[in-house]
Amino acid sequence: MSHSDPDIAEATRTMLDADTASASLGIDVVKARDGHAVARMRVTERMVNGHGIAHGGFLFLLADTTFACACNSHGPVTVAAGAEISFITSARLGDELVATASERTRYGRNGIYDVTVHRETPTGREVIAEFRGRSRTVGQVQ
Ligand SMILES: CC(C)(COP(=O)(O)OP(=O)(O)OC[C@H]1O[C@@H](n2cnc3c(N)ncnc32)[C@H](O)[C@@H]1OP(=O)(O)O)[C@@H](O)C(=O)NCCC(=O)NCCSC(=O)Cc1ccccc1
Repeated sequence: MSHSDPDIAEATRTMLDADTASASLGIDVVKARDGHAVARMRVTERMVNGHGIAHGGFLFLLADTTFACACNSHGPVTVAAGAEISFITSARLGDELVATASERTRYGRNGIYDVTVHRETPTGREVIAEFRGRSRTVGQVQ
């Protein structure tokens, strides 16, 4: 259901309300405005692979969703044209992950966004993954 939230741009809210993929993983978007976004996800049992660590595909999805929220916060429909990820250290069952997306640049219909996934530890932030996404706006540009 759609609801007004000053921290989440309307276009991003509309996209998220229809995003069953992200919702099914319990991804919680807490901020998405002006090309930046923050989302959280807890590593659950079904995200754990055969080595007892979080499957990289789920970490990618968290970063990808946060990227989507950032690049769609401007309004026009924007999709991912490409992305890459570096898995820095393993995430584990029960970890509360936070993804932070920052817009690096936009040129024409293209954009570049960096996303850092981290968890909080008693000694500070620990980086889990670094993601870079390339966006392409396919909706009408104002
Ligand atoms: C769009 C482009 C990247 C470039 O295509 P080019 O042809 O070089 O450039 P051009 O700018 O002319 O684009 C025209 C083309 O754009 C398409 N289109 C138009 N309207 C819409 C629409 N409303 N919705 C969707 N597509 C639309 C249509 O095909 C049209 O071609 P047509 O005119 O029909 O012949 C293409 O390669 C593509 O769709 N790749 C797959 C993208 C993909 O699946 N990504 C992964 C999923 S995203 C994700 O999971 C997370 C995420 C979400 C959001 C953000 C970040 C992360």
